[in-house]
Amino acid sequence: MSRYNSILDAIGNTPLIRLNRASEETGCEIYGKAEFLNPGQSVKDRAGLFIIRDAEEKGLLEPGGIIVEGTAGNTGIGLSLVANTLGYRTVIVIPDTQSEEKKDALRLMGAELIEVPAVPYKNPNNYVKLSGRLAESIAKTHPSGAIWANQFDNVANRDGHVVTTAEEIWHDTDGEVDGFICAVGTGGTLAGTALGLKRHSGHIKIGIADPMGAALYNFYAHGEMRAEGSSITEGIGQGRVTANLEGFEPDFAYQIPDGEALKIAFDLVTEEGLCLGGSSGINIAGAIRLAKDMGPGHTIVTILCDYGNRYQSKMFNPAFLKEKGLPVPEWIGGTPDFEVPFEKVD
Ligand SMILES: Cc1ncc(COP(=O)(O)O)c(C=O)c1O
Ligand SMILES: CC(=O)OC[C@H](N)C(=O)O
Repeated sequence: MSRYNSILDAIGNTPLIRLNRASEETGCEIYGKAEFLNPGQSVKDRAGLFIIRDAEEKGLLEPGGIIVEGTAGNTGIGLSLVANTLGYRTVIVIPDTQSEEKKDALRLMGAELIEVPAVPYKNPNNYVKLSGRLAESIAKTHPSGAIWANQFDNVANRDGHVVTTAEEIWHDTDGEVDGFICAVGTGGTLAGTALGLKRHSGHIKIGIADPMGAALYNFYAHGEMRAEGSSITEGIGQGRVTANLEGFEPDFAYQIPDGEALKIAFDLVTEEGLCLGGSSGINIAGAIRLAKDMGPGHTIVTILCDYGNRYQSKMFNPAFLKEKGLPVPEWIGGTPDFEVPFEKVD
């Protein structure tokens, strides 16, 4: 389709891009679904669209109504662009640890941004819980009402991936996909895509690529909800079975250290022209591990969640990386090996 009725028609139908080095290294065909090409520049535009459409269908949203959400940023960006298009407003609660680039994108969209200290989920002031209470209190006073998007436990998020992401992958691989893997924030992308693909073929293997600091690797691999270590990645890392993950069981579980993911993300820039965020690095590292476990000749798909420029001040900042003891890409901040021929002008 090349003529859209609104920006909403530009959400989804993203291409699969062959990840050449990952494919050659494993003898598999590894593809990344280019979710950074969505209009809000992340996979979370899909959740934004499906959550808002679902609320409309249930009669929960009035014109001018307010959508409140707790988010690491990308879901807020997706919700804001959908809300603006359909005549709603957004109030976004975000942990202050998230990148300034994502906060700026939210401000540019006109979202009302409430930055809160990052505290664990069990704390009542955790950004997710606070956003739920905020939605309730705004709903009582605002004339057009308010809803809580509740991406973690609202399965409209997962359902969107069942009917779009999974169908697109099945179609674009001509039904030849053997494996799918990605990380979990809410679990909407992983559980929804897995559900949709397994409906086409029960032979498709599903993997979870978990960052350090998250508890799902230990849960699925060892039956124990336990986190260890930490990660600089954003938008992923879960410590509970959200409603979107209910009934989901991966065939393979991997725990990916940041160093492994960052090396892949940095090489992708110079070798394949792809500048992606940290969660995409975790996903590709997971796809490589899945490919090695499944053996050569398989087609494996993962998610390229968002652009690296959303994290320029962090994962592409040598000072930040050094402080965290992480590898620094050679091509950042290097000195040129040639002279620049300025002419002297008086
Ligand atoms: C960069 C990034 N990667 C991955 C995810 C995880 O997606 P999901 O919430 O569907 O698990 C998110 C969530 O917004 C994200 O922002
Ligand atoms: C940290 C996390 O799970 O974030 C959820 C979602 N990825 C977002 O950007 O809001």
